[in-house]
Amino acid sequence: MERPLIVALDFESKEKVQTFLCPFQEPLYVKVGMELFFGEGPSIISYLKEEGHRIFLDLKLHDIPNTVKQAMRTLARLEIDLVNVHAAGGINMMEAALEGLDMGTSSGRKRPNIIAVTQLTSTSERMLKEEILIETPLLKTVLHYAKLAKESGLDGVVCSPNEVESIREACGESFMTITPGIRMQDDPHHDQVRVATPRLAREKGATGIVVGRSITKADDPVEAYMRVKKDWECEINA
Ligand SMILES: O=c1ccn([C@@H]2O[C@H](COP(=O)(O)O)[C@@H](O)[C@H]2O)c(=O)[nH]1
Repeated sequence: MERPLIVALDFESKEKVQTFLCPFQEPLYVKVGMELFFGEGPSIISYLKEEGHRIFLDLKLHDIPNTVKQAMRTLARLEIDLVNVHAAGGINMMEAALEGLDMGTSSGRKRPNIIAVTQLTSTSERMLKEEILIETPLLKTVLHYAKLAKESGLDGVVCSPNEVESIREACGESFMTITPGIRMQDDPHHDQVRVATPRLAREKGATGIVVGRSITKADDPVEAYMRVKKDWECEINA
């Protein structure tokens, strides 16, 4: 199975993306989130594809089923590799998302993988209980959402590395676990709560990692990327 290191292009403009990507010698697997997509629109996807990059479009759709279905039908035309929704939208919404993607994927073209966000990696046990008023332990909610995503026919989930082992046990090894909240040992955590190193994510069996600021805000982004990559590929290198 492919185990991508996905770089979160959390920039406000195409110009800043170009400045960041320029020193890299090869195409990357990149993540386009709300900041960049809302700032630049769909043309940023065409640009990144022309440059040879693979794309995770991280818009985390969460709305009534019909709205999500029609939005996915439109997004499918962008020929991205990976897209997502919030599992909290429920089974009907996730099934509708999948249906929309199938509708929008014209014949002969592979539909993008679709995964569901379980609990954001910035969410803590305390937040869940005191702010969102969910009494169920966080891990239990993550596992429940992962099972709903699987039941809905989705390809996997977004979760923290700490939850990967339980999800693999419950949903099988081919069910994708894409993990943000990745930090090298001494990196600041910023707003992330459920964090782990690339190495730990690999040891837990994560399918892929998403890394933003540890690379994009580094003095030398290429060097930071290579350090993360080496740590992530630790088992391969051992
Ligand atoms: O639960 C989630 C879901 C998505 N993200 C996204 O991943 C990156 C992480 O960026 P860092 O700078 O490495 O913290 C960011 O684009 C988030 O929107 C997440 O962090 N957690």
